[in-house]
Amino acid sequence: MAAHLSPSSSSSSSTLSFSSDRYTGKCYCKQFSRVCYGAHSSIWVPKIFSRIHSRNPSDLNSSNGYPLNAVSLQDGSMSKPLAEEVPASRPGEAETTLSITVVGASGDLARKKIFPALFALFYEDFLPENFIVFGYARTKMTDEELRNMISTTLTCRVDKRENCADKMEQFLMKCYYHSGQYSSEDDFAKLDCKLKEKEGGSLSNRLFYLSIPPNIFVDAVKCASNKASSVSGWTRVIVEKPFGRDSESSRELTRCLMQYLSEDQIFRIDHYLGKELVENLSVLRFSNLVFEPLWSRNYIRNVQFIFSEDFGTEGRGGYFDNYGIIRDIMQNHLLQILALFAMETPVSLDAEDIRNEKVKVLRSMRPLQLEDVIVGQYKGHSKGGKSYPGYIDDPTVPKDSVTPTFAAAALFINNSRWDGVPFLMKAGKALHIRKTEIRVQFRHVPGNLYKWNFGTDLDKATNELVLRLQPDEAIYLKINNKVPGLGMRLDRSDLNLLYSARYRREIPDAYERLLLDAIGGERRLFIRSDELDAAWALFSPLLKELEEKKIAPELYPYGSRGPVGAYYLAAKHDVRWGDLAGED
Ligand SMILES: NC(=O)C1=CN([C@@H]2O[C@H](COP(=O)(O)OP(=O)(O)OC[C@H]3O[C@@H](n4cnc5c(N)ncnc54)[C@H](OP(=O)(O)O)[C@@H]3O)[C@@H](O)[C@H]2O)C=CC1
Ligand SMILES: O=C1O[C@H](COP(=O)(O)O)[C@@H](O)[C@H](O)[C@H]1O
Repeated sequence: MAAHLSPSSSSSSSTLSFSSDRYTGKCYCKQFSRVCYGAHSSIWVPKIFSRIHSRNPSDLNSSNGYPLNAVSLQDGSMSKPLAEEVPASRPGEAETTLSITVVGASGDLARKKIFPALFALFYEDFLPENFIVFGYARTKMTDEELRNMISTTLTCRVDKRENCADKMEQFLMKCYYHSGQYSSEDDFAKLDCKLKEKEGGSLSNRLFYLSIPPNIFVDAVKCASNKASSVSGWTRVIVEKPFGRDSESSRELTRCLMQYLSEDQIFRIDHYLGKELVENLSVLRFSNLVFEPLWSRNYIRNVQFIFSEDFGTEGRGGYFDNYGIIRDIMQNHLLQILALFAMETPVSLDAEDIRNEKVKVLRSMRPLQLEDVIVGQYKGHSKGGKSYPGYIDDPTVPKDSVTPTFAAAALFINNSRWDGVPFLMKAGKALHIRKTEIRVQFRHVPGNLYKWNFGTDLDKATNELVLRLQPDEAIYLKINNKVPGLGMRLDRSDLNLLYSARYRREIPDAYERLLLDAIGGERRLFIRSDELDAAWALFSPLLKELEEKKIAPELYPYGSRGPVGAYYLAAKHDVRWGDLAGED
């Protein structure tokens, strides 16, 4: 269903939720014909457009109810959010500059993900007219050197667009660099001067992206907040994971960050929440009658969240060894998806309503115990004349490391909807394939007239809904179907929605969506502190026990399907991993 909006509906009309505003149903359009197009409900209007170009920005509210131009930065050492301090008369958005500072600009994530995502937003006209991007890191670089560095990773979203080179040039000219220490207020004060100079006296909204190792998060936030906050607009900080190593350290990190920022200013990123299929999870469930009524223990036998990478920790062993796969993937990415999958219907699509439901479901879960989990670690392997290194062959990893690079876990939600349903997770590096999917295995049809077709194991012929997050995004449903012909033979077929066949649009990278949301003040896809707390509460006791007892991981060869322990864990709960059925 497409929203039919007139250009004049650009302030706050609350019409249809699909193709107007992507979350709340409000429609804000800068260029109606460009943005609210298409009969397909997947096209959305970025809130940032509305916020930046609306004629009457005071009509618009952010998801926390604050006016969009509300100032919420810390002024010097003050730690009070300044949401109330909205300027009485707000100048037009055209006089506002958006300044984005990528802290840790010389690093891997900045180069590979953040700058390309910013360029993609610029390329697709999602950034406001007045914006600047600053790279900040210790490495000495000129503006020109930063531009050269990032230009190698920029790509045009849709190939063969004519103006790509021009757009790149325009984008790069908006990128600047400032070298400084992460703990130096002087260096951030100098950054502030440069920002002010480029902002040219206009109002400014400032976004800091902390793309640095976690041990320097707080220093950088302190300096940025005290010396480089915006004095006329908002200041927000995107924080990358890891958010601590356990409940205690995570709470401590939050406590420290909140000395300088309010919760509203902190955008804890989990990039899996920005993935297209994760976005679609709620749409699929809540807008399709064929799914919503089935979403419970009455019809669902088990749910599986499977993350598999076909490469090891190459180059990131130093970081990884301190965290392991449970913290790297399960406690955040997979658990976030699980929470979205299993939550009750939120009151609305508003950020707080959704996050409230996620917290509830996380708090209804039983903390993991040792017997709910198996862990593995990849070892070196030779195949086809090529040899692949084991985890401990990485020079930055101790030879006696027992850090898991693979884990499988069975989780349970103790509420009336999900009582007794195993939610299985499996995550591993250096496996045979790169794939992330959600698999929902349904119960068998009671008294099935065709059961003689399935042999004795009825569970083999149950429906299975698969959401393949990557690669080749797809949603497919395994059904039993009559093989055409005069006989009565059934087979398992797929109702298949392969995105590349259905939609011509290229799927945006998760970081694009999340950056756009942070700019627009939309918090729905960011992790609130109580959510984080609830997530750690599930994993912390287990992690402590694994580490204290130095539980040895089961070794598996690089490029294999992982340790056999994962099969036994699933079997213990009467589950077969869907990705091992040999049909995919
Ligand atoms: N890379 C990835 O794929 C992902 C990364 N993340 C998270 O994003 C953040 C950034 O990741 P990534 O870019 O890989 O990190 P890097 O290790 O590349 O670090 C980023 C920058 O921080 C500075 N830095 C590195 N180590 C130190 C140190 N010990 N002390 C002070 N400064 C240091 C360096 O810049 P300089 O020396 O110039 O100051 C470096 O270029 C991390 O928190 C990471 O956990 C999250 C998901 C995926
Ligand atoms: O957060 C992380 O994610 C990546 C996988 O992200 P993807 O979007 O490429 O699937 C993972 O490789 C990394 O270890 C982890 O820190």
